Amino acid sequence: MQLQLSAPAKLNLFLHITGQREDGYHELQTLFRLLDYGDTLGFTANRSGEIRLSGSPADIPPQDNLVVRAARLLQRDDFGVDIHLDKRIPAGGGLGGGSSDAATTLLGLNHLWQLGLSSEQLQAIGAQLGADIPVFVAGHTAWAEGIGERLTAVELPEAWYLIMAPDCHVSTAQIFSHRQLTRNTGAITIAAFFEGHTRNDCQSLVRELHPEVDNALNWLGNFGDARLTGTGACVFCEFPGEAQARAVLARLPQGAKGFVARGLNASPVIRELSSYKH
Ligand SMILES: C[C@](O)(CO)[C@H](O)COP(=O)(O)OP(=O)(O)OC[C@H]1O[C@@H](n2ccc(N)nc2=O)[C@H](O)[C@@H]1O
Ligand SMILES: Nc1ncnc2c1ncn2[C@@H]1O[C@H](COP(=O)(O)OP(=O)(O)OP(=O)(O)O)[C@@H](O)[C@H]1O
Repeated sequence: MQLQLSAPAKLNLFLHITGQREDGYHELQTLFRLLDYGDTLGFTANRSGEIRLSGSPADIPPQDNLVVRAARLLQRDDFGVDIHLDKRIPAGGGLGGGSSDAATTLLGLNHLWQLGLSSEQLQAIGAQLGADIPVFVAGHTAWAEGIGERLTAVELPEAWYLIMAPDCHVSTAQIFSHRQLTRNTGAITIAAFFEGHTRNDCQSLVRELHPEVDNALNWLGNFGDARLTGTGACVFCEFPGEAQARAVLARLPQGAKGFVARGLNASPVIRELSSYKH
């Protein structure tokens, strides 16, 4: 049996750090916006007892790939699978690429191996691997609290985003362990988000450490409210329509990388899975 499934990227429309737990993890508030831009994964089930991955980026040994690590968490008996990953989301960009690949793997294998696990059970399994995985399993644009796993689905109006991918890698662990990071932002309500009272608490530190991110924010800031997503390195600006976003994309400085994506409320992977069920 075969499955072909999407793994959408996300943006953090804002990111507030409201505290730190005893285990070092940070408590945050964020709005995860899903995008119609992402990776694709193909799954072919077998009874080899082996999890084989092709298409893993050259700098990630397959056994370290979150796809394989997620599959191992569900594997039992002689269940096996061949997975092909078609990667488009820039790695380490704050777009949740690895997390989304892992979530799609959990959803896909639950279906292929007929495990019968609920979305909540898969979200809890995903949370063991990464704080960003549960939202992709839940499959909806969401307000998130806790370490990112306490989710409330949110419907946002149509919006388009220009995303720039500066040519540098930002380490999430380094940013979260930096002594200069703001960790005491007061908790806000969803209503305050809609009134626009938000920011990304990692942004000033990341632009100080990475001049490439600073340059991208300065350039994109000419066209609107430019922000960092997650801990970066990608930055984005929202536009009401596709034409406005594409007009700015056409003006990207030479050598700069970027793309335009539409915001989604529902993840394509949930729709794709339900079509396989019929
Ligand atoms: C910054 C965000 O992308 C916002 O969506 C996420 O919070 C990060 O999620 P992620 O990449 O799935 O993060 P993980 O792989 O779980 O953790 C990476 C590193 O960030 C730190 N980390 C992560 C999430 C969090 N709420 N507090 C943290 O302190 C962890 O200590 C770890 O060292
Ligand atoms: N399938 C995968 N795709 C991308 N990165 C992966 C994958 N599996 C493991 N990784 C590792 O995870 C790290 C983070 O990748 P990812 O693309 O999820 O970062 P990110 O976009 O910053 O995510 P987040 O917003 O969740 O912090 C990479 O540096 C890479 O070494």
